[in-house]
Amino acid sequence: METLLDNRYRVIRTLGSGGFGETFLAEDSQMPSHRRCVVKQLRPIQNNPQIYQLVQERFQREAAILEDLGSHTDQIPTLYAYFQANTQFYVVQEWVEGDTLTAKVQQQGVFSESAVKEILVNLLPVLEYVHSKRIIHRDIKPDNIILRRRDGKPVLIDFGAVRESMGTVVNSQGNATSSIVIGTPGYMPSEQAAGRPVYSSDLYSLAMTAIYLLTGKQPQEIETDPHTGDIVWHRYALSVSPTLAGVIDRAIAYHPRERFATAREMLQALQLGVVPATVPYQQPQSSPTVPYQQPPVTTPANATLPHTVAISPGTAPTPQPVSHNNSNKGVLLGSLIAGGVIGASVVIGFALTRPNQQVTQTTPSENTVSSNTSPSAEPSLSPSATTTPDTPINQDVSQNPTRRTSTPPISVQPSATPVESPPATNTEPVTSVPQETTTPETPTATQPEETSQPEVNRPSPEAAVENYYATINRGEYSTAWNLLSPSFQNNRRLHPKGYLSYVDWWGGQVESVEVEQVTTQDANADTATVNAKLQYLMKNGKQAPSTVRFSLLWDGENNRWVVSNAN
Ligand SMILES: Nc1ncnc2c1ncn2[C@@H]1O[C@H](COP(=O)(O)OP(=O)(O)OP(=O)(O)O)[C@@H](O)[C@H]1O
Repeated sequence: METLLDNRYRVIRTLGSGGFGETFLAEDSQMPSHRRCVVKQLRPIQNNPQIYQLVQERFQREAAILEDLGSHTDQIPTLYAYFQANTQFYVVQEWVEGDTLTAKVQQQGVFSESAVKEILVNLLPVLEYVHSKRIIHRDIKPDNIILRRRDGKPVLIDFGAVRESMGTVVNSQGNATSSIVIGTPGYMPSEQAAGRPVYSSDLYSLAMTAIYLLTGKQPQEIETDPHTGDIVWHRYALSVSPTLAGVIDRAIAYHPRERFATAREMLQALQLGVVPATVPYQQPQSSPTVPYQQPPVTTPANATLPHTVAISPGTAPTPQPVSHNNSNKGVLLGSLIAGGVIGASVVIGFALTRPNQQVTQTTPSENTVSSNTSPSAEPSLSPSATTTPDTPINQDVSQNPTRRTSTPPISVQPSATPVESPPATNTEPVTSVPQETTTPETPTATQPEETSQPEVNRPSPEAAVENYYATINRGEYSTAWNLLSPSFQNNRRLHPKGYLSYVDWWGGQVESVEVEQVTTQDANADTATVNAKLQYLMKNGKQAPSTVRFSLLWDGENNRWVVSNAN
């Protein structure tokens, strides 16, 4: 049966579907040419009349931004229209005929260095323009870049902001805010997962995309160095020049301050062939890496592709002085998961509130239960140590390194939260426009990580591990998760479903963990190895002893240790 949307757009076929709705290829019956277009349907995560108006306003604002962007460069689809129908929202966009980068790799294998360079050189000016409008794309990945058939130019689709507007809720101060953050695990850097994307988050994602093009490997398939946390990708692209490798390495640096500050800087480095100084190019080889058991992939199947997730704005480096209630995340999550798995596409949603409720601060303990299946992670393999980035580890835990017992659990319910990042400490929306001020191109103003903190009261590695378990025992899974290094989070052997696996394990299976002994095996300014003797009390009443060796990395920005590996 023919579907006519808005009495105008005749659906030809469904292009994709996810947690927020479906995307259709359609033709515009009211244009003489019946031109083709893409109609993207978006459903608010809460279908509640009280917030409908807010969602609507935000949607309109974001649509206006899309209109502006699309009208200034032909490498972003033109926005033709937007409309609402039956409490759902739609954007109508130019249909970009071509293949996504993912499809290209699947069809043709990996790209040559010159082809990758050309894509970067063509996209970076687009990003420069987007950033000059104070917008962060937030979901750059091979799936969201289409190589246009007519001229081979890369076109950037799927800006996160409109989808994010669907997560609008009301915070404790009565302000509209978004309860979700958009991004794709593996392609998004840690600050974005924590709800604080900065302009260079897009550069990180673009560089991860370049790695995929060069290696054919998704981020989850690439090992990380357990000492440094570096993504060890060079070995899969041995012929790549030091210049391109250096540019990519700089763009994927863990801290935004170590990356290129702007797209222009990255472009210039590429064009001038100058290997950036701050992140030296490392010859491919041989340092021990986090083992990752995954079949070698040359052309990954669709089912293995990382998907966009909607996550809660995470615990951000700077705390927001807002207190919140909790909510029915799990219910929403469950429904989103149930509704989100369609074909190869999984969109995981995470909402923080009911409309009248306030956004949660950091306690996911009231989450309703998610699905069940314990992750493949063993107790000893799912650890991570830490606190929120803004909470020095030694605030909660004494520095006394050994023989400490973690705080007993606080009626933790397993949560269904899908997310990489924690239920918001911060209720600031991560809108497409990082700031309301008018000064363009002030990335530092929006980059919380740029402000370094003095290393006062540097926590010990032991305290970090203890505090990690104390955090878990308090049910603050998202906080604990957020203290794993991104590469560890992305270790699909341990966390096949990302944060969801993590929470399934800790919230669903484990009652509490007693830390019997913690010993630092070796430590320097940047890394530490800590052995922890643990006693697990499982929800089924069983007890299980375990010994875990942690690899920690010092995160000077946030005065904390992060866990880069555990086994
Ligand atoms: N403007 C466009 N022109 C051509 N194809 C598009 C356009 N926008 C989206 N598509 C394609 O439509 C399909 C579905 O897009 P959609 O944005 O719903 O992404 P998805 O992959 O289903 O979900 P997500 O990116 O949220 O995980 C994708 O293959 C995408 O490449």
